[in-house]
Amino acid sequence: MAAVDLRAYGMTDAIMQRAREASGLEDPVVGRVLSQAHELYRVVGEQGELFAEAAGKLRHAARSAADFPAVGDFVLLDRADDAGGRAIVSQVLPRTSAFVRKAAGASFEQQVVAANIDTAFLCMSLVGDFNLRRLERYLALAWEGGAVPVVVLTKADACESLGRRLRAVQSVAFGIDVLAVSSMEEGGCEAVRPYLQPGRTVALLGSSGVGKSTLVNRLLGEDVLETRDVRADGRGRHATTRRQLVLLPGGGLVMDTPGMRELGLGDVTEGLEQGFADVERLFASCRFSNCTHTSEPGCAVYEAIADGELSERRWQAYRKLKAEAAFAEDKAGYLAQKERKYKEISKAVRRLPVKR
Ligand SMILES: Nc1nc2c(ncn2[C@@H]2O[C@H](COP(=O)(O)OP(=O)(O)OP(=O)(O)O)[C@@H](O)[C@H]2O)c(=O)[nH]1
Ligand SMILES: [Zn+2]
Repeated sequence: MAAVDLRAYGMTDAIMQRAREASGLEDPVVGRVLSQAHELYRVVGEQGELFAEAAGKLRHAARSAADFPAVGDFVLLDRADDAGGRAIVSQVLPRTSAFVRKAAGASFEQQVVAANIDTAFLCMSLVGDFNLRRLERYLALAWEGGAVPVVVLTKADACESLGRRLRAVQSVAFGIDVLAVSSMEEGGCEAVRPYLQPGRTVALLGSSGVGKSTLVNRLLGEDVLETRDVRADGRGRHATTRRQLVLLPGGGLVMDTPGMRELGLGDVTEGLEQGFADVERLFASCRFSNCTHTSEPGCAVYEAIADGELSERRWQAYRKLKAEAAFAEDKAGYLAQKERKYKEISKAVRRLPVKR
């Protein structure tokens, strides 16, 4: 008898089928990663929660951090409980969506922050943190990751210009639901309820201190996640040290993620197209097919700006994001070139006669 119905945790027939194919077993042991601390994973399986670590084979085969289990992943396990020792994760099942960020530090490694998300709550505070350009980046990343974005504006209780800010957000997030919530008022978070459906996973993404953990605690009706008070300067400090996937009492899963302080862009080209669909649609109408949208006659971008159809600010935001993405690409190429050069040099050095 199963103690846990994994369907509540997002398990589907399709995932089970993939698990059978990957394991070659009719009845494989499958679990979903709830949290991670260094190399230790808390996983929920049919027999309850257990601790697990990645198999040596998985570690050796991993080409980047993205190949390791991440919160939200469905994984194949070697056992159903950890009474006799930690379970071993032999495989990460294919992800339906993944929110990726550049790992902290100088490396260009991609790190999966949240896997198998249905809906991405892009959280932004209506006070202090409010920044439309950042929201545009989040939108691009959410589209790229394969999750449906919903903009969640937090701390509505502390905002005096709610109407104006809502309109400003709607102008960059067309076709996307925009909600305003307050964790400080009774019933202030009801707007998010319709998105919390049994077996569906919602990830909360946003800067540190915008109130993600507080929102999850309100939805849970108890303080499961640790929250901390913002610094005196109102900027918020890095309060989340671990990410967590939690099952809500009424069904539905929410995933808290660490504040994206070091949000890298990585390859956002695809996300860019969807996040700025209105801008890129214009390109087809430029007189010249190779228009650079800088000074050419018949440029549809400039006509749209002149007509007030596209705001100058939005166009600049698009260019800025595009330039950063190009730089990220160049930088990766630059590093690869350096590595080749280094290898050539070290080979040449090894061929040198050794002095005695
Ligand atoms: N006025 C007001 N303050 C809020 C609200 N929600 C959260 N806060 C405060 O904002 C601060 C940060 O909240 P957290 O929930 O810890 O923020 P977080 O987004 O989880 O931050 P990280 O864990 O660092 O990613 C705390 O002092 C909360 O009390 C709200 O709706 N209104
Ligand atoms: Zn043009």
